[in-house]
Amino acid sequence: QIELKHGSHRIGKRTDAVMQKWRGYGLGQFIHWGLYAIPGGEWNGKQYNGAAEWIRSWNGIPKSTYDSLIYKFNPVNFNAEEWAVTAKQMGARYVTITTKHHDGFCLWPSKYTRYTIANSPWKKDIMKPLVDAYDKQGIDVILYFSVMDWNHPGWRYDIKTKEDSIAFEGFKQFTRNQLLELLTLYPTAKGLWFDGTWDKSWIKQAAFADELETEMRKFRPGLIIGSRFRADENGKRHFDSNGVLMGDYEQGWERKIPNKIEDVHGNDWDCVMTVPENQWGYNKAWKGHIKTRNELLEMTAKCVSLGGNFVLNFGPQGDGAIRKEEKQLAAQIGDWMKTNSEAIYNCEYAGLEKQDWGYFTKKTGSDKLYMIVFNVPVSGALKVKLPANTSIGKSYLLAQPAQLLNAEEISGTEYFIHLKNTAAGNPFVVVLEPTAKKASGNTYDKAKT
Ligand SMILES: COc1ccc([C@@H]2N[C@@H](C)[C@@H](O)[C@H]2O)cc1
Repeated sequence: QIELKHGSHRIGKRTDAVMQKWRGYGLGQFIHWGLYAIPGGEWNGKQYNGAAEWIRSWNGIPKSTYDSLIYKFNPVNFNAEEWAVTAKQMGARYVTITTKHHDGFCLWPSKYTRYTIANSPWKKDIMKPLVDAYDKQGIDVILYFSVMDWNHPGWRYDIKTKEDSIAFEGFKQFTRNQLLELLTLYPTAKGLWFDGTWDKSWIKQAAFADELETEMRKFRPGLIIGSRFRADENGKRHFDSNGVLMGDYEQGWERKIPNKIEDVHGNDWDCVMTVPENQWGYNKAWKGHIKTRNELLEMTAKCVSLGGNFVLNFGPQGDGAIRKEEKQLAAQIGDWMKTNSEAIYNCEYAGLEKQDWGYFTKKTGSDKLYMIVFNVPVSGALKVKLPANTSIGKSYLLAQPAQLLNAEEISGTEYFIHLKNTAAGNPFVVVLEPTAKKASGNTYDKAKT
């Protein structure tokens, strides 16, 4: 145990109601929107190979030319209601929205910089209509905020000189001012999703960031802040020098999903995922592999089966419309969630051995188990291993609860759930209602070897 002043201030999961609700969300939406949506990954007919929201860092565009995009931001097709309804149709229970990405452009009329929506042709606050529209759909809002801010004169990647230090002090106050401003303007926001916190300049601010986190939590009791916000005094990020998670949930699962329960170290976590390989902001040319509905459903099931949430990214166009491919995916996912969301919402890690047919989830606060099936075996028999003192009371398709399935005991703790129909074209859910096991005669001796 290393003595730490600015390490984690909590061991284990938060147990309050706000975090318990967050834990049960299951499926979320990420929105990346800003000036980068105007070029959409292309400039003067040339395509930028990186992620579209990073196009400013491309030496194919003079920085000042990119920064002048503020004078072109006029999203005439922006409709907050439409975005929120799309998320509702998908079955998202929370949304994380970029208030300010690395380019420093603020989607709210911040008092602390001119580089905001207020000085664009659009003029009006974007965040307020969005927060209100998502609140109206019953979808909780988390505010994404990039500490790294390429527009602010005080930003530094590292603090090397006296001048750096003086400039960065101003930048730190600016950052604090903006965060308290966001919490004041959008009081229904449930949390802050920090990004752009990996550079040495910010890592060196362990004390400042720790005090700021404490101040924000006091300002907004219940506020949810992930592990990416701050480093401890030894520069350790996400996990402090004693290996304890910083913040309320692990924020390291970006475009990747844990494989086994040990990978999540007993913490809350969410995975944020792009539809293409690596595009958060709108990119005209969706090159490479575009994930399908079934892939995204499997990612959702896998995340929930390991105790996390899956957050799918949408990158609205520069005119404010959501691209048709994302709308289609939202509708396809939502169509599946309409029948099967009981196996996703307020579910958790079931503690059972993973089987090839798919993923187990367990309803929080109940013994009810769900089998989310993606791979039907040629035998039509789904293997289930239960703890010794448990057997299967009832099993049935979530979509046809009246039709009981035959659960055959094949050894003390193993069962086969026999499917009637093995030609499933879609992922489906089998419900298991376990019961205490009656001591049954057929206990087979273990082979002597
Ligand atoms: C390789 O370094 C980065 C840095 C920032 C990111 C940002 N985090 C995602 C949530 C997006 O905002 C992306 O721009 C991704 C990769």
